[in-house]
Amino acid sequence: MVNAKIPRATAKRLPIYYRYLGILYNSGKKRISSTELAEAVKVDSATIRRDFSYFGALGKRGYGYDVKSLLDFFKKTLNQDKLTNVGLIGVGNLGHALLNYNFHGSNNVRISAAFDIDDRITGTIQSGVPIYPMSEMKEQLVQQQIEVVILTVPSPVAQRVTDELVAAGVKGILNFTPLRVTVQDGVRIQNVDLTNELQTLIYFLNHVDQSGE
Ligand SMILES: NC(=O)c1ccc[n+]([C@@H]2O[C@H](COP(=O)([O-])OP(=O)(O)OC[C@H]3O[C@@H](n4cnc5c(N)ncnc54)[C@H](O)[C@@H]3O)[C@@H](O)[C@H]2O)c1
Repeated sequence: MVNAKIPRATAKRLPIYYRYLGILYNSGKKRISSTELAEAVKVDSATIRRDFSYFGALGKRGYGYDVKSLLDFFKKTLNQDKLTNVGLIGVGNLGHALLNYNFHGSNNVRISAAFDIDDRITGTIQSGVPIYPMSEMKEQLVQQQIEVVILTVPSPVAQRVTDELVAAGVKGILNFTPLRVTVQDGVRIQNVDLTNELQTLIYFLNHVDQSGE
């Protein structure tokens, strides 16, 4: 059984392992050592062993990891074996780009409904996804059993919209707005901040260990 309390850093690496294991499996590879896996995914092998240890003993000493059972295990853990419908709130510049992308590299998540207040786009279909007015949001989220949404509204309305989402039963929000929204316990927020990511990258470039480490 999966321990619900895995560290966030570990949780973030699971999709990386999963993707690579899928490639290995498709190429017919049956087993892999943590050292080989480490080289491929650029995570050191001690970290991999520690990450995997949160899920119990998945590997055997001297044998490595069985690719198929590891892949099946991660598939279940990451809910890759079922399709999750996701909502998108705010179909502006960023929202349009995400709709257009619609996670086509994945067959288990897709945006199935989008919402906006702008009546020039509500009632239309963009990139194959219907755009509903906000007045229909709750009804649609419930009907389509959507518990995860992507938030791409202007930041001044982000908290208000978040409150509406929580009231409609949403359990997870991928927040692209710069506002750090607050929610009650039991609702999870994942912030995506491109400025932050870029600044982190620049920081690392400027602090490269000159010894080449
Ligand atoms: N995280 C990032 O890296 C990143 C990058 C770009 C933009 N952003 C943020 O994403 C958000 C969207 O940016 P954008 O450039 O697409 O803005 P935009 O103005 O082009 O689009 C915003 C959309 O939200 C809609 N909207 C406004 N109020 C609403 C409400 N109450 N309910 C539902 N829809 C509403 C608007 O009609 C519009 O279609 C902003 O908060 C912006 O700061 C984040």
